Amino acid sequence: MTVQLNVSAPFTARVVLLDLDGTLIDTAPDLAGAANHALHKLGRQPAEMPVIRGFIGNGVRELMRRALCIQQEPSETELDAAMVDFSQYYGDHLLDHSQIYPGVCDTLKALQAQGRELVCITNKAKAFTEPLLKRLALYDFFGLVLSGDCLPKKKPDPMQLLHAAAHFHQPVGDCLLVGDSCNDTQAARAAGMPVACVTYGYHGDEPVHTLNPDAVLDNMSELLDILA
Ligand SMILES: O=C(O)COP(=O)(O)O
Ligand SMILES: [Mg+2]
Repeated sequence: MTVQLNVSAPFTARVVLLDLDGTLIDTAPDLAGAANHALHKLGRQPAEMPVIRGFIGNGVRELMRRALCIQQEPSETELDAAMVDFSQYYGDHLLDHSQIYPGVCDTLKALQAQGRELVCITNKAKAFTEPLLKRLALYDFFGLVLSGDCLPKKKPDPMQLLHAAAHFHQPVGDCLLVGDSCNDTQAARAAGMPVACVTYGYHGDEPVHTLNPDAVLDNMSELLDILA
């Protein structure tokens, strides 16, 4: 177990906010499949899965834009067309290869049993978030699910985090965000909320420690060790 702390644990974390892609679920293979389908329809070359993995975190439209940019920056019309193909394919192939990360289900059960409120905070579009969580039997753990298109701003803006804290009438200091990328750490810092990062997620080539989170988790189950 390697839990590293910048601030003193334990965290009160009456509300635990969990990022989706790269934190709860390894969605990269199916996101890459959908992006490559859209690239193919536009006559573009496919991209390797690890390359597309690096594009995840700012929503599916930004992922598709970055995938198109490998060859040539798309016009908004081209990107719109690619998003139609991407969305249709991804909606039909959400769970071909995507998997819940080890330790997630048991940890969510334990957090719920401790009486904590659970929130899913993702930049993924609602049209994909809800079926994904429902089909993996994760949806009912969450008292609130805030997708990237639910509010006017998404991560790295703090709006989703502040909304969740207010929803449960808790100060931000009594919440904890668990994420995997700089969007999560930046949103948490802007909200004044503590943040833990998982080492296994999508944060590019740099180790997650470089994001300077308050705690680092190799497995979601380690979250239980740092909560009061
Ligand atoms: O980029 C996305 O679609 C979602 O990313 P997130 O769940 O890590 O916020
Ligand atoms: Mg993520």
